[in-house]
Amino acid sequence: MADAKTQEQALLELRNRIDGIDERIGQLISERARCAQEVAEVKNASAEGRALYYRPEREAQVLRKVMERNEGPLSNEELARLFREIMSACLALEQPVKVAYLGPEGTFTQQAALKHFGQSAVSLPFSAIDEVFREVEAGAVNYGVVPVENSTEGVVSHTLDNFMSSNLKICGEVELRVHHNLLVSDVTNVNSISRIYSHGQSLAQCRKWLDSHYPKAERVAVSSNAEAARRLKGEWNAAAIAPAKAAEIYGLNILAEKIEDQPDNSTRFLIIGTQVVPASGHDKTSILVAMRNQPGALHNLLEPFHRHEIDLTRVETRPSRTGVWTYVFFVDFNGHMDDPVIRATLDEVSSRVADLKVLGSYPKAVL
Ligand SMILES: O=C(O)C(=O)C[C@]1(C(=O)O)C=C[C@@H](O)C=C1
Repeated sequence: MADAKTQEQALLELRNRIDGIDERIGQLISERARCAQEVAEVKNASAEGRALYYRPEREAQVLRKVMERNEGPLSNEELARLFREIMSACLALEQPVKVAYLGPEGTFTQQAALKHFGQSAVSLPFSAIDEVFREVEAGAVNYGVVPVENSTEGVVSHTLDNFMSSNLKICGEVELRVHHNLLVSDVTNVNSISRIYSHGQSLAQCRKWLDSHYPKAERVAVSSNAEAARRLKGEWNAAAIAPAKAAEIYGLNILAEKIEDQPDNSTRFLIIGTQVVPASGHDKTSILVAMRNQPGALHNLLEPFHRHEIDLTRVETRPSRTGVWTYVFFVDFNGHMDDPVIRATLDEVSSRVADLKVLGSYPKAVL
C-alpha cells in the first residue's frame, strides 16, 4: 500500500515537472511563430508581391543545427522530425505552402511530401508525373514532389524525361525508407488469399517473401500501391502490398509488416519548383547534358569532374527525344553552383557537349 502511494507521489511530481516544461515549450514555440511572422513582413516589404517564403537552404541549416546540438536521449532523426513540424507550422503562418505530388493518396510520394514539408503543408494528389510538372509550371501549386531513383512507383524515367522539356528547377531531395506491408480488408478471409495486388516494383521487391508465404497466390500489378489498397474493398480473397499509410487512409488492416526482401530498401524523390536555391553548406547539383553518341563521349563529359575532384553521386542516361544518335545524361554531384570550382568545371563540360542545362543546386536530404 505504502509502495503504491510512493509510486503515485513520484508520478505526480514528474507529471508536474512535465506540465511546467510543456508550458515553457509552448511559450517558446509561440515566440518562434511570432518571429516567423516578422520574417514574412520583412520578406513582403522587399519583394513587391513576389516574396519567397519557403527557403529550403535555411530549413536544411535549421535541421542540421538541431541534430548537431542534440544531447539525447531522443535520436537526431526524432528531434529533427519534431522541429520539422514546428517549422512547417511557422511557414504555414507566413504562407500555406501548396504541394502537388504523384498520387493517389497513400503513395510513398505523399509520404515523401509530408516528410519534406511537414503536416501543415497543403498536399494535392495528381495521377501522373507530367501533371505534377504542369501544375507547378502553371503556378497552381508552389512545389511538386516526384520519385526519381530506385522508385517503388516505377516512374524514374518519366521524371527525367519531363526535365528535358521543362524549365522547372530542382529545389530539394527527400529520401524515404520504403517498407512494404501486406494489407487486407475487414471482409478478407485471410486463410484463402489467392490474389495479391501491388505496383509491379513492389511485387518484385517482396518476391522472396511472397514465394515463401503465398507461393500460389496470383500477383496482379496495378498502377500504384494506393490503387492496390483501393481495389481490396469488397474482395474477400485478395490482399495488397502497400505502405502503412494506405491502411489508415483506406480503412484496411496490416496482416504482415516490413515484408520487403531488402531491409534497406529506399527511394529518392525530388522537390520541383521555380526557385533558385542558395547554398546551404551541404548541397548537390543536378545537370542535364545532351551529346552525340561518339566514341569517348562519356569519358569527355566526366573527365573534368574527376580532375576537379568532384564527387559524382549518379549518372543516368536516356535517349533524347529529338535528333538521332543524341543521348542525354543526367548527372548529380556534390557541391553548389555558387562554388567557383563547380562553375569552372561546368564551363569546361559545357564546351565539350551539345547542350548543358543546370536543373538546380539544392540541399542534400537532411532527414
Ligand atoms: O528563415 C526564414 O526565411 C523563415 O521563413 C523562417 C522559417 C522557420 O520557421 O525557421 C520558416 C520557413 C522557411 O522555409 C525557413 C525558415
